[in-house]
Amino acid sequence: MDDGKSIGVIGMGDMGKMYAMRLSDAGWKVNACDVPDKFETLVEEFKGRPRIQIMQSGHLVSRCSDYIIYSVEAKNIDAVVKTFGPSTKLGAIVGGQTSCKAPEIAAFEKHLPSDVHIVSCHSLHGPGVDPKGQPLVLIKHRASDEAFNLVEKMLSCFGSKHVYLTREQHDRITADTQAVTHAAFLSMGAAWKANNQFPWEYPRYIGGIENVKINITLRIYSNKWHVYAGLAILNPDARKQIKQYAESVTELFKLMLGGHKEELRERIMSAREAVFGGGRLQQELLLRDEVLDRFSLGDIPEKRLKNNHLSLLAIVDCWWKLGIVPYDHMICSTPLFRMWLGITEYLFRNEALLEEVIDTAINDNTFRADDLEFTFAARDWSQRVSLGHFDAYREKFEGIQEYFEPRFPEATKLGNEMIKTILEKTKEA
Ligand SMILES: NC(=O)C1=CN([C@@H]2O[C@H](COP(=O)(O)OP(=O)(O)OC[C@H]3O[C@@H](n4cnc5c(N)ncnc54)[C@H](OP(=O)(O)O)[C@@H]3O)[C@@H](O)[C@H]2O)C=CC1
Ligand SMILES: O=C(O)C(=O)Cc1ccc(O)cc1
Repeated sequence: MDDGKSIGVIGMGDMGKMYAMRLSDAGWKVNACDVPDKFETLVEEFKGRPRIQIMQSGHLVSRCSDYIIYSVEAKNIDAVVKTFGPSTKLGAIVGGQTSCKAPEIAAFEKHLPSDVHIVSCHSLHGPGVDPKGQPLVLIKHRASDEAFNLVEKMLSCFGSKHVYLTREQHDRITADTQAVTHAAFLSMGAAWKANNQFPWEYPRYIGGIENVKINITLRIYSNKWHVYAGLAILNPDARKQIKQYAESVTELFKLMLGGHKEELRERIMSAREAVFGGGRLQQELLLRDEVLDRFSLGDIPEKRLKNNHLSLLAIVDCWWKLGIVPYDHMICSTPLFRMWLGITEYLFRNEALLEEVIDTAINDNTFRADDLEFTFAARDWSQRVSLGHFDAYREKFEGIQEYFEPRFPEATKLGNEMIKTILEKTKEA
């Protein structure tokens, strides 16, 4: 197709395989590789797909492909580009799929020959989500119009919404949308494990907003640790957001513990005005009860149990403190971010529910143990990210992953249905 142009994929993990399959289905010739150990298995796996040629190494992929996409762990990007970059075909185009662009583009600038064009991309969704209609960021960093147009043409088969950004804009926006969203759900999982709970076994965590919290938490923990570690640790903006989230959690929890109801209300209402004010309170809600209740891992209790939703109060507080208006980032949002914003908005735009939450926060101490662990967890994640320590991140992530593992198949199935349904509802947002 297209004058015999071909696409190279270095890193045939979840995203690399998804790209290779969709691009080859659209008629493109794909040259792909992973680490040498996986050569035989990949050859076997792709033997029914003549348009995908599995190669022994990134050198072979680089020397014969016209657009080469690095789809490897973000933390390895410099080393991998250093190894294969010099083998890039003369005048070819190179890009990457990593979730944080500053280190990726720095690696390209450092290790690629100067005749090579640089056009990077980032699909803002996981490998199991249909790319159609989802944002696809394109970064024309160092490229002729002709080179950029070829990349756009190649990637157009995803049917994604193209969003044109610089690397700086990309990293700033994804810190706001992804990193702090993940921090909240990672902390929920850590708190449930610390309290030795499987939340779907407790009526308090079933139905409505709780379903979304559980499904997304399990979805994140069923993915690979390096994806979340990379986008949090390598992005300096992300550290700042995650730190503010942990501070918001801590300060709100202290107000709850001290019984400072008026101060708590005032703070919540100021944050609400900053994030949801200015006409946004009149717009249609992203999510509704009937959608939220459909996706439960446990039996829905007859009467919904109260929760003070510390995790949700803290995200709005965090957005307010950082001057973030999440709606400004919808063009660049992931499915998880839209759901996170959906449940947050659901709470903050329902005054009766918000009053109930404030009342529960002050007067109902059955949540103290959960909230204490949640506060510890948010601070601990923030510290691990600030230290920039990949091993410390991995150790915590994988411990929690192991705890929830038995429920992943069911949660993934339900989570996929939930995402599909909720995305249909939030598509126009
Ligand atoms: N998963 C997601 O939801 C999304 C991920 N991304 C980003 O895409 C990138 C890939 O993620 P994902 O596919 O999920 O991760 P995977 O771990 O599934 O894939 C990465 C693959 O690259 C391989 N690899 C590492 N070094 C080399 C090398 N020198 N040569 C060839 N292959 C190599 C890895 O092998 P090994 O395991 O042996 O190291 C692994 O198979 C990451 O940067 C991630 O941040 C972007 C959007 C969504
Ligand atoms: O939607 C999310 O936030 C995910 O967890 C999936 C994901 C992970 C990494 C990315 O760079 C983009 C999407």
